[in-house]
Amino acid sequence: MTLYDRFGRPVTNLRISVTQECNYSCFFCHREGQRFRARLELTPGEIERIVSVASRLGIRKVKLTGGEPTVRGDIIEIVRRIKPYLVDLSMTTNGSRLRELAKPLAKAGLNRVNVSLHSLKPDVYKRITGVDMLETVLEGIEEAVRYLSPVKLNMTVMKGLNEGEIWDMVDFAARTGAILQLIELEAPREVEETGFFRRYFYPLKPVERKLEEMAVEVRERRMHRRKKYFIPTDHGTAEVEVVRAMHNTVFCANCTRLRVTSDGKFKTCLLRNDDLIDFVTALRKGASDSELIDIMRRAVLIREPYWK
Ligand SMILES: Nc1nc2c(ncn2[C@@H]2O[C@H](COP(=O)(O)OP(=O)(O)OP(=O)(O)O)[C@@H](O)[C@H]2O)c(=O)[nH]1
Ligand code: SF4
Ligand code: SF4
Repeated sequence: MTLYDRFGRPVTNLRISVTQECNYSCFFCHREGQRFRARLELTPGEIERIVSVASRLGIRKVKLTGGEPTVRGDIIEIVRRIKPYLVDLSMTTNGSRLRELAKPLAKAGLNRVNVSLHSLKPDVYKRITGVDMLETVLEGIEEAVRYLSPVKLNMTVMKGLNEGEIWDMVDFAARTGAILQLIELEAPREVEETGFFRRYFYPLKPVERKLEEMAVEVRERRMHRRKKYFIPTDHGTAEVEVVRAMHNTVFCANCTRLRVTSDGKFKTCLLRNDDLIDFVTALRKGASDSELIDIMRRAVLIREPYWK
């Protein structure tokens, strides 16, 4: 059984934020759209319960996010508990703890990771993230490529900061054996007119045109209909995916995700905050699976494309 929303979009995967905490302080952080810092965090058992309920609705893909998921001391346990319900379990991380954790995470059942890597220059990396950890992250990426392939490198491209590094990053991805994701800065409608957004927004459409010209092959993913470009470099072929959400109606029309906030609510869209449906209260009061399924159905029914 698959759940569909009113716009005919199937919900096939969950993005579960396991914490709001993070050891970085990236100035553009969206914390998966959770506006307020929550104290409450779901326990590993509660995360397992919601994943098991979701799996009864055909959801077999989960991405763990944050904050930074690896700051949770019980992240290995979370992975170990939920993997049996899933065919694809991935994590989005800043990479700062992958040097030690890539192997145990893989052993616990994690299939793959996406690692934020916005710059290869230590000073720019620090300006963006607030920490001096580029070397540690690069070592972590090496470990990840060994144990958690395919690894994706997430580069959020920002005007005046790292837009000049796109092609170095393409080369780096080919050398490392990772996939590069170029991400356009994104924000809800009310933020896009702010000075902050205007200052850093760097449109990726022209970059995408160049990738198209250079590519030896182009594929399209079902999710968000994102394009993947295969780019020849001196170090082999780089796989480059472009994530452009702003005003992209095709992207939203092909959105198949439901989000789970770190404090136990379903959230239907990264860019909305009027869409939260609490489930942890019911879960803590002993709700049955069918009651939790009903709550999830309600969340799916209020889903709508943000850009339409
Ligand atoms: N608006 C919007 N942006 C998204 C969505 N998914 C991912 N993004 C953007 O893409 C960035 C990277 O996403 P990741 O967490 O690495 O996951 P992903 O690439 O979407 O997922 P996989 O391809 O399955 O690994 C996020 O920080 C967002 O900026 C989405 O559903 N909506
Ligand atoms: S690493 Fe991720 S969660 Fe942490 S501050 Fe940066 S963008 Fe936010
Ligand atoms: S509806 Fe659009 S903006 Fe919202 S989460 Fe889905 S793809 Fe992102």
